[in-house]
Amino acid sequence: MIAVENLTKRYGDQRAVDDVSFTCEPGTVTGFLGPNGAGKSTTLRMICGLTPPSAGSATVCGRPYRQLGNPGRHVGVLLDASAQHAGRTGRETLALAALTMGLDTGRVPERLARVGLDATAGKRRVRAYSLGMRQRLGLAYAMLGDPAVLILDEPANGLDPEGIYWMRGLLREFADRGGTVLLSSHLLREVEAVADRLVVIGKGRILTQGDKNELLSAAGTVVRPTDPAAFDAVLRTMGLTGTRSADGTVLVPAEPEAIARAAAGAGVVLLELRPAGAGGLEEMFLRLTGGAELEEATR
Ligand SMILES: Nc1ncnc2c1ncn2[C@@H]1O[C@H](COP(=O)(O)OP(=O)(O)OP(=O)(O)O)[C@@H](O)[C@H]1O
Repeated sequence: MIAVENLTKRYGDQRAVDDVSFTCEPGTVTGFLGPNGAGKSTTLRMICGLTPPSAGSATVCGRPYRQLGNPGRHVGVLLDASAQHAGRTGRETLALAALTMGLDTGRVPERLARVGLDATAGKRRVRAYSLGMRQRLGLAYAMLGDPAVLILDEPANGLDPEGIYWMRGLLREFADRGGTVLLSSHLLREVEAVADRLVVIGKGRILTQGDKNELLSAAGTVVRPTDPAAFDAVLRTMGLTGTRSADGTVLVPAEPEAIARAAAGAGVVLLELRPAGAGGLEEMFLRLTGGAELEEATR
């Protein structure tokens, strides 16, 4: 439903997006992850025909976005929650969008309620909305035309934990009914719970992408050896390097069984041996996207 092929955007000498390719399939949520400035928004803007690419192409529902007739009926887009006219009420915002798309404005109150905005909130002007309320209105706007595809840039910004939980449920349900979701975030934890696939970008380039569970299982094994020096020697014989944590565990890029066998063969006792899972994925994300300056991403 979304196909991005070798997309590149240059600003002067800088490559904001550099040869990015990925696809998004029906029934899936794709998390587009990367630190601030990685090129996520620029990529999404190119997909939506708002920024012309320097090279490459993107299609949604088989066509370049700009060639879609009545695009809101095919693709729901939320790129900037604060882009709505501040002087209009929430209800007016959706009613105008409905008219533009040739839809009955009668659906507006129910659509507002669906995103947690009651009648009172619907009558307030957008300038009085919190960022979280704007995100909710933006989601209602994106979903108004019952599109098959949703493209959302950092939709969790401004939502409280309960709001983030709610949004995950909404997007999961949308995908489970056959919809296609592409959502960006700079926080792995925000998308990990809802995404089926992950595309990780850093400095404009794709660093890794794939099925979330496969990435999780490839995230390595956490090992707690009784004798760290002897265990290092075991890793050397395996041609591996571990990453030691302050808690005495070592993250090893290998399957638990291979590590257990090698350690047993060398007579090294292990107190803990488990798939790194989400923690390992987080380590991988931080390592791939540049480490220390990204402490924020683990919050
Ligand atoms: N119109 C522009 N002119 C010049 N440089 C730009 C422009 N838009 C984006 N950039 C640069 O391109 C790079 C990627 O920016 P982009 O906004 O796509 O990143 P991002 O991953 O979405 O980050 P953020 O979460 O901070 O928005 C940044 O270095 C940014 O400064």
